[in-house]
Amino acid sequence: MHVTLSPSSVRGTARAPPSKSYTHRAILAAGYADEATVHDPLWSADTKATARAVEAFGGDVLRAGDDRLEVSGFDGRPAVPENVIDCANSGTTMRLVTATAAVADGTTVLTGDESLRSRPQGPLLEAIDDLGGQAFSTRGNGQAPLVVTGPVSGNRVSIPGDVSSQYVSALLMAGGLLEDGLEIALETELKSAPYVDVTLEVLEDFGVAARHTDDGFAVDGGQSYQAAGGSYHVPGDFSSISYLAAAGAVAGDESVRVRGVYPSAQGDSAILEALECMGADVAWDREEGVLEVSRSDLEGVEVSVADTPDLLPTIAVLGAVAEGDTHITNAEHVRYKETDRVSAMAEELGKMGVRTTEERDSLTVHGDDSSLEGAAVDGRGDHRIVMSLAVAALQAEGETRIAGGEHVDVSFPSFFDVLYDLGASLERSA
Ligand SMILES: O=C(O)C1=C[C@@H](OP(=O)(O)O)[C@@H](O)[C@H](O)C1
Ligand SMILES: C=C(OP(=O)(O)O)C(=O)O
Repeated sequence: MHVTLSPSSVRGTARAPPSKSYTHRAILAAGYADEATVHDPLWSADTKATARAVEAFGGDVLRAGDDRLEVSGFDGRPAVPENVIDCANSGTTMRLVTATAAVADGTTVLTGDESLRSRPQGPLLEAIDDLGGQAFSTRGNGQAPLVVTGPVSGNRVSIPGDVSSQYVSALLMAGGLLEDGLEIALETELKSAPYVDVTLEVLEDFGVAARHTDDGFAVDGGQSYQAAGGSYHVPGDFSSISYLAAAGAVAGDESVRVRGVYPSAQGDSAILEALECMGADVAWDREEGVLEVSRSDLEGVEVSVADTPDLLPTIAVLGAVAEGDTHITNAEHVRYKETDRVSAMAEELGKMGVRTTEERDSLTVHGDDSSLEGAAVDGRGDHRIVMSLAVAALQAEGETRIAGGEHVDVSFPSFFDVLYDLGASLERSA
């Protein structure tokens, strides 16, 4: 699907979509449990992949209306899947579920789409080997398809933290089922660290004891998952909120209000600080869960995305609109996503007349030298590239045509409907 956008101003109220990260974890935690109801889940291409995986291990995920999943779990004993698990485009699914496979008594095969089959899984495979399981990439390159044989039995493992935090989240979630639990020592500094805090929060909500340690994380053994009152509620998604907030900052005529914006462990709430540092007009009522952002003159800033890789495309677009340079640092791990998002944003914004300087670990957007012009751009099959380019299009001169608009179904399926309702002028075509 192509989406063609014309310069527009936006205003009005939208609802924050539910968090993808919390939904993945809640579905899998409910799978590890006997049963649980997940309220307000994100039902998107990626979270459906996790639901299918839970079913492959012997659970059942029933969609009981738009706002509820009834999950019958496999109660800590994943069955050996009858077929290959297709994780589609979802890195979170592949990492979380590879660790589930490591506690099953037998062999699981996992694969995904072309993008997912190019992403790094090697450190997690090695950790499973070190714990006495067998895990390998069929191509021997640390990428899916993966073959994982469990059960693992060790109780201490070390892993790098600078490729993906999802390895740690995966091992923590599975580790509670092991007899002796699991200590995870980090071999490097941890990138995307707040996502592990999201995992710890969900574990706590499902009654599983886990914690930070001096050199990493630990989870006690022999635990069972149980949600308090049998229910779990998913909060709003700050990565998705970032596009709505950015739309308000670059094109918010009166203002853009987002409802359902409550504090949680999500690092991507840092988008609000970044916006404020750039000079945007941001008001967040944490009690009421209402965020309000309106158009202002933005100035370039330096922002580290060490903790918040998914914000890079949004911040790059804000930098294109801002005066001066926006220097996005600690960004190497942003290259290991659905696409290499550092290069993708440099190249696609380049088509729109934006000058950038790309280094291995950083992206600088030269706002002063840029005049944002409409262009034919490619979403690279990556939901976040598509959504951030759509925000850029609101401010660009002339029409912007984005290829691959359908990929928003990965994390924010109603994105273009919401943007349209806020006043964006857009048309979808084949
Ligand atoms: O655990 C999670 O839910 C996620 C962790 C992050 O990945 P990395 O830890 O691989 O950086 C993030 O980019 C991804 O969108 C979601
Ligand atoms: C990188 C992302 O997700 P995942 O790792 O689950 O594919 C994302 O949503 O931006």
